Amino acid sequence: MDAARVYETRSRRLDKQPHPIINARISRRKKTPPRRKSAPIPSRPIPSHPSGDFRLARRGWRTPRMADCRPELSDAIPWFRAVQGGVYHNGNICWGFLLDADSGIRSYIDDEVVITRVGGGCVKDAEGNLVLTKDQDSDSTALRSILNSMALNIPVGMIIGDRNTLLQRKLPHRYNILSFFRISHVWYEKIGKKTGARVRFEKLDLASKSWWALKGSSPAAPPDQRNFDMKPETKQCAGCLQTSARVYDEGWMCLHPSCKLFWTINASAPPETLTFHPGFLESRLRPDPEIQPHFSLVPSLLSTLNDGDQDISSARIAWKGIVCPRCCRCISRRFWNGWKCTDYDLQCSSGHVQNRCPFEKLTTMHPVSLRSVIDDFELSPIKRALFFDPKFAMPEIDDRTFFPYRKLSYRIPGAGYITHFVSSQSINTRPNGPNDLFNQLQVADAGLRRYPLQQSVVAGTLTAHFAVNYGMPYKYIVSVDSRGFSNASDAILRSLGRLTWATEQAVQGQSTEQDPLLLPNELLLLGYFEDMKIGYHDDGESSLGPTIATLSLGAKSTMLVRMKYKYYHGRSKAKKLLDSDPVLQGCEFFAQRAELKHRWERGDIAKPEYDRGRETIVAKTRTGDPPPCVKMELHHGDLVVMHGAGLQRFYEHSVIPEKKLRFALTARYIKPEDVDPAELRKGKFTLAPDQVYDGK
Ligand SMILES: O=C(O)CCC(=O)C(=O)O
Repeated sequence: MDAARVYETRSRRLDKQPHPIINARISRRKKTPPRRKSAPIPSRPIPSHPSGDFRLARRGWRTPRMADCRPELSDAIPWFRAVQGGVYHNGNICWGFLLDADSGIRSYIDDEVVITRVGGGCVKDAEGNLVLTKDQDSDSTALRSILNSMALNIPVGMIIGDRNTLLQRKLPHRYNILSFFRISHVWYEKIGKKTGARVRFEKLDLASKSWWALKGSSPAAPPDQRNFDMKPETKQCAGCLQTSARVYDEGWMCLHPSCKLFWTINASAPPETLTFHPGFLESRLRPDPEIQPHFSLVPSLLSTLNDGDQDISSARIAWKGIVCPRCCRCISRRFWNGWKCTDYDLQCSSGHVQNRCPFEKLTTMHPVSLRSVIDDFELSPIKRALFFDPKFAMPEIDDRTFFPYRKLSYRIPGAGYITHFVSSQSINTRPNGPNDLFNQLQVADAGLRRYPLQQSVVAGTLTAHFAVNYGMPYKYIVSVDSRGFSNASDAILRSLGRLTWATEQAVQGQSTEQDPLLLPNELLLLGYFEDMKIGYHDDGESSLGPTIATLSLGAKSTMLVRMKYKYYHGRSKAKKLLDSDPVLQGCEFFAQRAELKHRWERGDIAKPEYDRGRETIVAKTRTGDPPPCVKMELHHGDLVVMHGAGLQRFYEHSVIPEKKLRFALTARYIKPEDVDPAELRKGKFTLAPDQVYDGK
């Protein structure tokens, strides 16, 4: 595709009109604005702002839909699912565009037109401005998607962030939805020493006044009173014979980077300050009833979710974001049983956000059957875990000791042990066993919710699972409020009984002074809807004991364990050697690293030589993620115990469930000396005799 395609039109001089908002590097025409010739249209009354933001209403802006956090925006707006970058594209089509912070030099916005750079190929300079470091061309997927949307006449949704200064006034929210736009032109310019792509958008709906138009500005001219024959001037280049539109008033330029006359006016470099040519700004594409947005600007997802619909209560659609019908804010699904606009307490890139809108949509959680989350329920062999993929560690199998459990043991050298108690039909179907626990957890209001990740690339990103902590407070990848065991349901306490049993059985015979047997005083319940998961992480906080036991309920999942990057490769991602390399079996270049370490420990070589040797070995390293070394299929009723502090220090694990609903109950020992004395009582519990588990 011709990336520098600029619409070709008849050359025609137009009445010059002012360019209301224009980047500081572009000069503004000084003439007085002529009034439009069309008959004045009365402004629509300004509705009061439902969120109570009367500043917005006073300014004459009609309500924009908005978000405070980027993840919430992309969660709720289907045409802008991107959590990073300014262009949302999917299937080679650009669907959404964000104008934020720096839209580049020679950018422009008015009530109907936006001219901006296309992202990509930029790095931030010391002032935080994006500087183009490589030439842009249509090889970039973002640019290609924009060209495709232009060629296919696909309207693009536009959002403006409050860091964008083009409008030269304070925007009401961090992210504000503008409207749908058509792409009229894409071309190239010289930006510094590089070639950058630029794009001109034109509002699709020309009939109504834009909410971001200046207060007191004229209403939009009705389409039937506009002159759509007025086109930007175009010219054929004498050098390359390709045509380009006249973008700037200072003179026509060839806008094809392959041409020797590219970005020159009469063969000379253009002046530094350029002014958009009025014909380029004021021409409008002829409205075409066939060009319609492919999405609702603001989807009404809630109207499609029927409370009585059992199939969707834990389906992927049920944890998409919605737009609050009251205050128009994008809200992620943070609660197990629905969406709440209030209780909004997020740390976003824009700072700490609180919201007091009382809207909430709580759904009835219809319990789903095991049949609907386990495909091979009653169809798979009664004895499970029969085959093991030789790519991963092979377990030791014991069918006797804990019958009817099958016990699989993995020894992870230098780190610890993983014990997998594979459940069976007879265990699962016992009264108060896994089948009953699965049903009870679905109906109980256990307090599950999604929390913001403490360390995430994009501030405000929520975990892809629901969580609630019981007993001693525990901060894993997020900070979760803890509920005392005295407030725990029977299902939670029975699960704790099972996990205590599994901890005892797995650790017996393996406990050491360094990794002693310590019974759990904390339980973290995780709930997974369809497509939720927990990515690689460790449970290696210093306040934790060495054992972590998990009970799986519901859908099958895959648990992977891998060595952490720095121990696998022998150096950090920043290429810094480890201060002390444990040289774990299975790490990259194990034999060479072990031999070198042995020579140093024996005193054959001094530390500098050891480090030089290590540098030479790890220089050959590949930078990819370490491969998983243990792969376990966790079925309904299974228990997994990880024992050994080294397992959390040197390794990390992830769990990816398969179907629509799964619970994981993980119990740990939290060192009481590390807990706030006021919280210690939360970890106290006494199990009733029938909540104590005996392995049957
Ligand atoms: O869902 C699971 O089985 C894993 C839970 C887990 O990794 C954790 O609680 O740290």
